[in-house]
Amino acid sequence: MSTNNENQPSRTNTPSPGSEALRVNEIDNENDFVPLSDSDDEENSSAINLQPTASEIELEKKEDAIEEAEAYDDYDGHFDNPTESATPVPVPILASEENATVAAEENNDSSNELAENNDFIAFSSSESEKDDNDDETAGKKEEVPEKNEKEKVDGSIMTDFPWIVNHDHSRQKEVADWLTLEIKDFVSYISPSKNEIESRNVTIRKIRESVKELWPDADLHVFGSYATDLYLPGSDIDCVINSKSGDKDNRNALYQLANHLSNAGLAIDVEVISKARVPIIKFIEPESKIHIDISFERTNGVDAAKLIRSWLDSTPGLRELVLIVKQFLHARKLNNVHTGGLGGFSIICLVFSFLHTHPRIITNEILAKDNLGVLLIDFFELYGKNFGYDDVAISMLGGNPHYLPKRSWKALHPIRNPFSLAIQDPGDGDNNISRGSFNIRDIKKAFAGTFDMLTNQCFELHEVSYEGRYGMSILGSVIKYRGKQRNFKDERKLVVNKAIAENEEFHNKRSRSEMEDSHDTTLVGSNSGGEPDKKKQKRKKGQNTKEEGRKRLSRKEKKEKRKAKHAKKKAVVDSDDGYVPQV
Ligand SMILES: Nc1ncnc2c1ncn2[C@@H]1O[C@H](COP(=O)(O)OP(=O)(O)OP(=O)(O)O)[C@@H](O)[C@H]1O
Ligand SMILES: [Mg+2]
Repeated sequence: MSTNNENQPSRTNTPSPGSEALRVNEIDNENDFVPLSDSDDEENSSAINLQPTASEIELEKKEDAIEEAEAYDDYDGHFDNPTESATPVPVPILASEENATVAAEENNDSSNELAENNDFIAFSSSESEKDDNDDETAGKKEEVPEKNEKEKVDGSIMTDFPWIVNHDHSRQKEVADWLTLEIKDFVSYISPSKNEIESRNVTIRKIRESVKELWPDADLHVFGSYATDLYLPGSDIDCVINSKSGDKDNRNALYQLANHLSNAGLAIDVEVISKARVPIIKFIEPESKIHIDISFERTNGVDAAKLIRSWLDSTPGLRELVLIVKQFLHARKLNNVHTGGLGGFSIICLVFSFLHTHPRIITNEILAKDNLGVLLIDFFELYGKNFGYDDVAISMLGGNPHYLPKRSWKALHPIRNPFSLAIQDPGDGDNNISRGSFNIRDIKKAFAGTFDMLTNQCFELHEVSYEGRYGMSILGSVIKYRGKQRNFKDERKLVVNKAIAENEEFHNKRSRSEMEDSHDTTLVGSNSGGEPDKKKQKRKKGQNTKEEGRKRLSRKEKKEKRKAKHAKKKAVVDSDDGYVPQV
């Protein structure tokens, strides 16, 4: 990946799209797109001089039309922090230097196998091992059989499954419970520390201040996984800039901001993606090394963040399963939308829909939190074996998941590839969230293979003695963690995630403002958070339907608010978050 520091102009330069001051990776359309590096697989993107010419600008209209036709999805999956590298962690027992070397080598192999989706290898536990081990005492090196000893110290455990270190659950009677506990350990292992949250907060604050310095009428909001608490350690931060003038999503503005942030020392490896359906700039904030995406003049992301948080509140097990599936797909390089993978938003919808249609959950036969192992296996079975990708879409409309025959979802037509995942956006009935995930065959294959492997393992491990299981990881055969060594402290309660707090505040303000507007029958509308009027007139064809959907929602919301206000006079009280409860 190129670094642009040396090419940065002095801070006094006035940035403009035509200036040579800023060297950015300019990515104009789908074919040109070069993703930022993944920690495992760094791709080089060449920095080019920013020299848009008059003819280029003239061409923009034609290119816009092409982009609309291609419906290019500019959202992508998360990127790992490239500075993180696998760090060996101590193993509770049996570690030796020699084995650590083997570990490092085999660690690489396992990574490749995962990426190639050839990792479905069952544990080699067997009945004969059980017989050999029956009388042994767990934890004593000299008493562990040779074969087992190698398995335990072969490095995979040391480096790839750090969540089992000092957290051995192999003595659970039910193997599924063992898996549940491992899932919980994994989630607390990768959950953010106080420092990580603070670092994200500081990063956002610095960028926001800088944005306001450039554009006093603008504000920056966070959405995506940081605003929903569904981020992995290396996840990017998705931001959006909304302004009163509503004009910050043009090419000039994008370059102006890229230049400004770069000059302020807040952005390196800047990419400007100006001609896509959703124009964005991408960069790395150099101090925290966090990847940042900034989009412009939209509110659907911040709306989705609030909705997703309400799903998390109402859906036990959602966070755990989403994080596992995210890590699962990430390890196989199947999480990047630009290469046909499944993005974070699609993953959330799949898991949410799965949990809300699971027969044993909706009948209260089982509690999700206590049965994460079974549910993970069921998830892999559903989307790996049983789901009818050809005919069935998942509708999340209004946040209420249900199946929908693809043939009856008009906006999906014409269907170019029948074997595709289709998920209807909760906030926009015309938007298929997963339309970019063209590699659904590999994703399905990975899910199906993992289902087979996990069920085999559960049967096999059930027969193995406790001593024979000691130090093993079931989840480790499904996902690996290859980032920096972490501790098990989920410190989300110790420090405020400001993205969440600000998102709440944003919605409260908008809600209050809409309440005030409901007096005004002209409904000119407050632009504090919504689409600016000026933009409404400028919307491209492909975005009109989306906007109209939003407007429809907004009118409905306003009607509900008016009803609510009327009812409030009859002593109905506002809810804590400023939303007026529906009556
Ligand atoms: N295809 C899409 N259509 C509409 N909105 C989308 C789409 N993809 C993403 N978004 C919006 O962008 C947000 C962030 O999406 P993304 O796929 O980056 O998920 P994420 O939860 O941030 O996961 P990750 O941590 O992997 O980045 C979503 O919550 C949603 O609001
Ligand atoms: Mg994201």
